[in-house]
Amino acid sequence: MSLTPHDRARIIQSAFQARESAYCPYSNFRVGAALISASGEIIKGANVENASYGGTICAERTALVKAVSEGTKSFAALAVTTDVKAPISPCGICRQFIREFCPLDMPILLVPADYTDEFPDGREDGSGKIIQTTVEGLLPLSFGPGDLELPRGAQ
Ligand SMILES: O=c1ccn([C@H]2C[C@H](O)[C@@H](CO)O2)c(=O)[nH]1
Ligand SMILES: [Zn+2]
Repeated sequence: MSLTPHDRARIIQSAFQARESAYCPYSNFRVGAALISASGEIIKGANVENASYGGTICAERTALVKAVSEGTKSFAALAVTTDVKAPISPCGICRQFIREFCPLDMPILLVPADYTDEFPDGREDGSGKIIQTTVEGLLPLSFGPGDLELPRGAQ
């Protein structure tokens, strides 16, 4: 799958906007995620923590649950950012959650906090550089919905 430079810029900006709404009084670790649907709609998500820590929902899953529960189930790309000057990668639970809904070759952009669209490929010193990967790249040899399709009569 490919991403136009325009949509790439849109999801990166949207991930930074999504980060503004992070509710993270316990970790103070803000995360913003932005999906673009197959029809070009942007869906944002932020991490939402809970006093019962295990109830926390990551930014990536917030975005996916928002989209899917509103009827959007086809996606073209995901961008994730934090306040850290290194590209941060989705946790294991989110990888499996992404795998449920997104094509294996869908682009995923891990955007460092110091990214600027003035230098879309990073600065000369290597800072601000996005890591671009895919669903398959983050979760190789994955288990997915298709694996539950048992052959006729196998039950
Ligand atoms: O992929 C990740 C990893 C962590 N977090 C959130 C969960 C928690 O609020 C905070 C620290 O783990 O970051 C995300 O939103 N996405
Ligand atoms: Zn996660």
